[in-house]
Amino acid sequence: MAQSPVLIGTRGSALAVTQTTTVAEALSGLGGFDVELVRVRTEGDINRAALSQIGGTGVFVAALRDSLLRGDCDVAVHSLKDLPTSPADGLVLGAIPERVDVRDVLCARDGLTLAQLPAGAKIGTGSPRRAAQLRAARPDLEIVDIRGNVDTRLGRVAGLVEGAPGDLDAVVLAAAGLARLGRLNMVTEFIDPAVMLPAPGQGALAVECRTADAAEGQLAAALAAYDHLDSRLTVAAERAMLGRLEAGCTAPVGALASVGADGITLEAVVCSDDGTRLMRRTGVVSERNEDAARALGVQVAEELLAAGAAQLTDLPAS
Ligand SMILES: NCc1[nH]cc(CCC(=O)O)c1CC(=O)O
Repeated sequence: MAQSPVLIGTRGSALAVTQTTTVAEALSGLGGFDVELVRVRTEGDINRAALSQIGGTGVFVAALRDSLLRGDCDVAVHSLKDLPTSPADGLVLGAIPERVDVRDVLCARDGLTLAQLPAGAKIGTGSPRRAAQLRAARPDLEIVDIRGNVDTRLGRVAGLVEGAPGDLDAVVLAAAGLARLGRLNMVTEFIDPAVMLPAPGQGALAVECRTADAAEGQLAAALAAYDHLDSRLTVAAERAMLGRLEAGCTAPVGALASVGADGITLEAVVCSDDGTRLMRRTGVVSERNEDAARALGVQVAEELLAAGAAQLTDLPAS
């Protein structure tokens, strides 16, 4: 008897469908079952207001989670950096696939790099984290608040996309999104994390499922095989840091962890909203497991708070 397919929930954007298709094919190959995509519209897709206005945490996620809990899908695929740090009742991160390029990138007119942009150049981003780190690196640039999907943003850069108006000199995007869409040819600079720390979880995907389905069965086995340990550890450290700061994905907070021979290293930054002050801290832990990764995240967050990070931007004080 043919089994019913595993239903994979996704947002409807080109980026979401591309990344969900990758996950669906991988799980199907590992588990030997059929899969079917289920498109879900989220608050973040419907509401065009600035992300910082509609609150940020979870706007792309809540409808997908409801759909999982109702049984309208069995697995939901999220961009990990859009996922709130607090866990959802009844759901778990069944797999974190291998992370791709974590960096932010510049897509500028005429092949320009950040250092080559002329004073007063207009650079578009909707992210307070990117805006603050841009202001710190180049206080002479004009930051323009933009949003919309990847193609809309690229179209704002003069001469970059044929037929698009192009009122800006450059935009900043995530390398991961452009790579998944096959648009890395638009990149004029991969920004060094020493200049701009990415969002916690950037470049990673989260495959969420109901808790019971992660415990046993064909789907659980496929998810366990698909999970990538080093990616899980880096993301655990970055998200624990963000969670301890009680900051959401729109706060001016960056983080980047790596796993090496010495254990897990975490670099983090909290910026003042105007980008005049950046507070950076690094921590290391020698064990390589998820509890140690989380403890590292909490420790780095507490060092930042002790140094006054909550006074830089809108974070709770303790
Ligand atoms: N907040 C939007 C968002 N969520 C995930 C990505 C793609 C990068 C990723 O998967 O980390 C993007 C676009 C961007 O930041 O340029």
